[in-house]
Amino acid sequence: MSQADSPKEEDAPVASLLSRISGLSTNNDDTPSPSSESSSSTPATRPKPNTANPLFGRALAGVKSDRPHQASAPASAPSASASGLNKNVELIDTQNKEGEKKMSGFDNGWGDSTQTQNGDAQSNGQTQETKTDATMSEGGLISNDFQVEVKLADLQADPNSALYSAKTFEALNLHENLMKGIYSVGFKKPSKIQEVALPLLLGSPPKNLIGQSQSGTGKTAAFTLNMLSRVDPNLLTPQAICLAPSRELARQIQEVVDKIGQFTEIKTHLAVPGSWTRGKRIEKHILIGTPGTLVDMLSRGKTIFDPAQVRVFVLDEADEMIALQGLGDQTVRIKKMLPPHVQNVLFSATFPEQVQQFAESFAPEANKLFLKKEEVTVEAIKQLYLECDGEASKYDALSALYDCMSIGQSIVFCRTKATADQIAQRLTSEGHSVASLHGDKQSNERDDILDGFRNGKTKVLITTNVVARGIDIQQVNMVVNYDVPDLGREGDFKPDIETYIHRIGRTGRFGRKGCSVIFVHDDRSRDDVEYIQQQLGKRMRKIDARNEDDLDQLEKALKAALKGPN
Ligand SMILES: Nc1ncnc2c1ncn2[C@@H]1O[C@H](COP(=O)(O)OP(=O)(O)OP(=O)(O)O)[C@@H](O)[C@H]1O
Repeated sequence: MSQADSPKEEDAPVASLLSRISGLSTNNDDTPSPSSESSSSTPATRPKPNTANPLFGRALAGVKSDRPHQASAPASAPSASASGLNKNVELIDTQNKEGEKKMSGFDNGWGDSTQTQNGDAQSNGQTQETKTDATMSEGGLISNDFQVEVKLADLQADPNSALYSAKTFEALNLHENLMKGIYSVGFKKPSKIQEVALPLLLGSPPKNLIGQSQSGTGKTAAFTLNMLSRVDPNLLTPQAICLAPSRELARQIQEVVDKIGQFTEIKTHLAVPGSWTRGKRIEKHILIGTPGTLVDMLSRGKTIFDPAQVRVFVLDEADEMIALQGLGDQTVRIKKMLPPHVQNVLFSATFPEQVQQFAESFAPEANKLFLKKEEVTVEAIKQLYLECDGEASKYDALSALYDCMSIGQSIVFCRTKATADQIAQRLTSEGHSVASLHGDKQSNERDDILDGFRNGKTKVLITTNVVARGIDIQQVNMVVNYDVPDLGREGDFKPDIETYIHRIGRTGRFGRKGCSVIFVHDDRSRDDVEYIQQQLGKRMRKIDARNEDDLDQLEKALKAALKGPN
């Protein structure tokens, strides 16, 4: 495919793009009718198949004839369901404004809208209710009067959900081999970000894209499908590069690309320390790795691969990848070594304002999909805080939570590697089964530890920010912030909202529920948690690890969260 002509043509007028951006947003003021929602999210220009790519143009009709069975949800949701959910959303906001006191007895994240004041039994008329005999204690943490069985198809039919799509994958003009890949991994309908971003990504000529969508909403598949669509399988050299901030995330992305691309001839290479040999060329189509390794490879000229053939450059967790301090320098160096007409694709769940501007200069004339500030966190993640009597008693609180943490799987985030190790050792010496993971461990050990957690051998992972972003393990139903995430040095402390959002986003993935607990042990952490709540516009509920009722309620909520949508 010739990339010589850089993308000058605008695919869509600004107004249309803006409406698409708001299509990503939950509208709390008005309930959009299903028809207006679907029209606002329809791109002004249907993407043209990339005819230069051998993957395209081969019998798109074949995609249709191969079409597996469709999700039962209708493309447009019944308005009753939509208005039910909207009421619920409004109520949450009211509660947030009125403060924590009035939140007592109200639950905002577990599908138990039986507790809402408007008397709606359900937010979604299509879900099934199963009466359980659990009761709610006075001012209790979580209501279990009704255990709601949530269906993913229902969530995806709800225009207010980040998982909603008016379209099917078939409507996205993907190659038949990619459609087979999508169905083989069990995806039935695209999520909102997939539906909106893919036509923009696949348009011709290629345009840059900056895409923001909540944690766990399927950004990986969106950029994966773009990479797989754009590389030429007949050209055995890297044509797409995807960078991530950690080896763990790079490995995970490679697995997704390999799975979705399993019916193509496209091959991937993991570009992390120790995964390549000096002087040996890489003859694979897609490189997925960390910036340091790519800098190393590229600093050897064309010996390892010819950067001139690269046509797509993806940054997952882009706000971190381009942040001035840290990985940004390396990412910028890599970009400078790639052809000027490369398609830059930046995705993240967070794009703080100061980074947005830099992202726009990194990816000029990009199509942009940004969330409103209040939409950034996932509603299905129940956010709690736990008061401890000083730093020393944090460990006791954690130990008291262990039974809850091992109901499903949990990740405990600490500020330092030393704390992670100390906690892990103490819990292990008390007979608990935990693992610790951080950047001081050897690469192989890191891989084994995460694999052990991923396949359920380990239930509790004690870690640092190394796995705060991107890691996707569906059974994780609890995240503990043992230390408040912070920016900067001691004394120059500021809570790190973005890291908090990514940490809690390790649970509540793609329609699942989850629970996060942040520890508060002194005035400063109390202020920080207050600041996080203000910034996110959401109140957290307080729990007490010494209170049996609170622990019971938490346990029930975590058990319910394990079920996930079906
Ligand atoms: N269309 C779909 N249908 C069903 N499941 C999906 C679909 N798209 C993605 N998923 C699943 O959703 C989960 C979360 O996806 P993914 O890891 O891409 O989220 P993300 O948006 O990149 O999150 P984060 O911001 O935390 O990196 C994965 O397990 C993935 O397999």
